[in-house]
Amino acid sequence: MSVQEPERRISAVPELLRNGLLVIGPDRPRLLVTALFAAAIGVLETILLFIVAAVAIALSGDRASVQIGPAGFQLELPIQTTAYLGLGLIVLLLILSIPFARLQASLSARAMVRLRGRIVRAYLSASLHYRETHREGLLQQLAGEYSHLAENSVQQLTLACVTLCMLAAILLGAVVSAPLISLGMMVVLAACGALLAPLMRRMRQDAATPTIINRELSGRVAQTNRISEEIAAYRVKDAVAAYLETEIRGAAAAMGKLRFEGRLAPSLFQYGAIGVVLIFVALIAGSRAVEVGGLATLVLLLVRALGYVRQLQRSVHIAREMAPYIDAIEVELDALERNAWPSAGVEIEALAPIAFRNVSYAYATGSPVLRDVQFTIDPGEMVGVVGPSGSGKSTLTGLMLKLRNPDSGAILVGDLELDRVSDLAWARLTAYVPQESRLVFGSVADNIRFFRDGFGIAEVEAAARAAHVHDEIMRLPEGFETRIGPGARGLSGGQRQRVSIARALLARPQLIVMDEPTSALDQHSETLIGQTLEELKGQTTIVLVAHRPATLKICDRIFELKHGVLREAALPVHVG
Ligand SMILES: Nc1ncnc2c1ncn2[C@@H]1O[C@H](COP(=O)(O)OP(=O)(O)OP(=O)(O)O)[C@@H](O)[C@H]1O
Repeated sequence: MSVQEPERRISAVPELLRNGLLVIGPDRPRLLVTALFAAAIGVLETILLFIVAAVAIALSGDRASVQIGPAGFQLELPIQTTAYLGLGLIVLLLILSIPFARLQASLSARAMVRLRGRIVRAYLSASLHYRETHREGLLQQLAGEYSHLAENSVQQLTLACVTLCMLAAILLGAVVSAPLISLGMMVVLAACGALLAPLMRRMRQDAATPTIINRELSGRVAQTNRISEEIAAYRVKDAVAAYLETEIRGAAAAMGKLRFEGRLAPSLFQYGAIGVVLIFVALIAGSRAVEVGGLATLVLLLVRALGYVRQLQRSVHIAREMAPYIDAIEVELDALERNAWPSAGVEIEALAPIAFRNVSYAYATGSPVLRDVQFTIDPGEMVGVVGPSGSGKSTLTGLMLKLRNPDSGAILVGDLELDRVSDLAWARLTAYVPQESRLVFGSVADNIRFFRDGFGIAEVEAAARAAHVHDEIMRLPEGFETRIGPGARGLSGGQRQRVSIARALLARPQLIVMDEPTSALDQHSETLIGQTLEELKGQTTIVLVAHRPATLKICDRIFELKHGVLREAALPVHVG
């Protein structure tokens, strides 16, 4: 299943507003302050335009003084004083524009921090079972690309609010300067806008297409990244590139169409509107119904207002493109939060016998992977788990680590159901060595600590010694501070596995679950891991999924899984 596909529907303006407000969340009062700030700047800008028009008229009429203000309230000022007044206003506008820009930028930045934080937490808190139902790359998509686009939609909403307030101030100025004519012009301009309605409707219909195609594309790119080694080994790069290029071309075609329409509509509106203003000017100037000064100011204000209308159109257009992403974030976040894995529970300090009582588990309803599994492991025991591929061994370890809950039956720790034990308490008592250990980008010490605070370098080194990898780490250029992981220095498979064992041993767990720790390792690493197991035997409870008889021979007991059914095998075990 991929990220929820939003329906391809046209987002109306109120819906876009709702989307933006949703992402802005608790910062709505900040948005209001920004809008009020914009209105104040709009008023100052309108006054500046009044001044510019008045100075221009005075200069063209060769007069030493200018008349500013609407008819009936005009002020007569010397031309120089007026120019300095205008300059003063410009300085004020420049000074105000700094906090104003900061306020606008902070809205989208804060929204992005909140949204990304919420996505990451929701993803990491969701049950493994829920996360497995998604295509890979879900977190990258939501916290990376989608959040970036959501931030853009907040920017557009902020810009639209700001533009609307400034537009309102300018239009108010126009109405004040020549009420009847400006209202008449506005009505005709609105009618011109209505003529463009069919093109706008078409743009709305096309707006969702590129975003949906892009979403598909990024999922496929994530997959290509993961399988890049296999692509190189199978020499299928041309086929994979061709497969991706088909998607890329589809996205580009849809985007190109949308961009074309997006550029055309505002230009048509802009030139049409200026044409309408000029027709008005020609008609009115002939009839001398209004004095030239008022008309010039009005034209200046309306042309400026047209710039704002164009900006508004752009913002709505971009917000519309972003809408499917915000829909998807909303749907996914909701689902992730509904599927949160409960972390609260009973605190326990020490491991007690672990008992599986008729435990069954299925990934898909009707095809159980584990059936009525029963066993008890006492503290300090070392138990091997064998079975053919796909028999349910990893599923069993997942249940033991409390990464999944049984569909039926119960897992007990002493008398307590594991389900009721606090997640953190269980994590403190247990550790996991996966089949394929993964490094994070950071120092060797960071990799052993693995995001857990409170462990000094002495403890890290002790864990590395216990995992028999200490000396090899010391031979690295910067010892425990050497950077390793994706994008940095690599380690051999055997070293990686032993760093992973050091990671598991660091917090001195009472139960260690190892999923085939020696499969596909060289003899040297296998021997060293064997030594670690010998040293842990009797002190730590160990569940060891393994194939090799050499690894299994130190186990106290062996469980054999076949088609989801578990039975205890006699020692020595023969693994087929
Ligand atoms: N996330 C999943 N979603 C659906 N089915 C799954 C999932 N993980 C495992 N399975 C299925 O459950 C069955 C048991 O898988 P599991 O990984 O537990 O087997 P295993 O014994 O550990 O195999 P292997 O030795 O190959 O690692 C398999 O049929 C597998 O296809």
